Amino acid sequence: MSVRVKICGVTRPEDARAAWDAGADALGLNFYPRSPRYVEPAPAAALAKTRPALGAVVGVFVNETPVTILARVRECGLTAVQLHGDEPPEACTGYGVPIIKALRVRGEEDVERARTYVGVGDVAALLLDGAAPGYGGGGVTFDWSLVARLTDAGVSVLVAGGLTPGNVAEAVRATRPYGVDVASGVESRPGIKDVDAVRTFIRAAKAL
Ligand SMILES: O=C(O)c1ccccc1NCC(=O)[C@H](O)[C@H](O)COP(=O)(O)O
Repeated sequence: MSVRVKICGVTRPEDARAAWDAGADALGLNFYPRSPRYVEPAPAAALAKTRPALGAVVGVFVNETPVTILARVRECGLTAVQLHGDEPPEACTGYGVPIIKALRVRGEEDVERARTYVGVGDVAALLLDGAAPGYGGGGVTFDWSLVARLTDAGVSVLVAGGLTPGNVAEAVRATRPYGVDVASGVESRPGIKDVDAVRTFIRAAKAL
């Protein structure tokens, strides 16, 4: 099976439709108010409605309250939740949908920390991101050779951080992940997707 692709930080219906048409498996809607990709709940619900039968709509949260996360899941029809902040393992449950726990990777110790989330609560996959300043969407890669420590153990890993149409094929070759995720690498400016870049990215990711 080819690698799954999540296009993250979509803010416009036309970008959502273009991503699905290009073969995206999931879209990420960002509910972190400090992100340039932040979407309010009502437009997020409209974006989620573009979802095809087998597509996933993932809500991205950073250190958000459970009450707000649950509200967004219900009002926006989210099919998964991505916890992209400092949430501990015990916070990774309770939303009635699978959870993707994101962790920034600087070195081996972060991969070991990632292991503490495996099999916990509703964690269905880990997203490994680069360690840019801030919480995500920073366009910074990490040492992909570290991913094998998790995938060899059967963990579903989404590789993220600094992926572009130009390097995603190499990332997939190097890590054999469950999926890949991109935000800034397919944008003309933050929150605005470059449709040609989205298409090229998905084609390159799924070519192997
Ligand atoms: O994209 C953001 O602005 C963002 C802000 C805060 C937390 C998470 C955020 N994005 C989540 C993602 O899944 C990104 O796709 C991931 O960090 C990779 O981003 P990029 O390096 O720009 O492809």
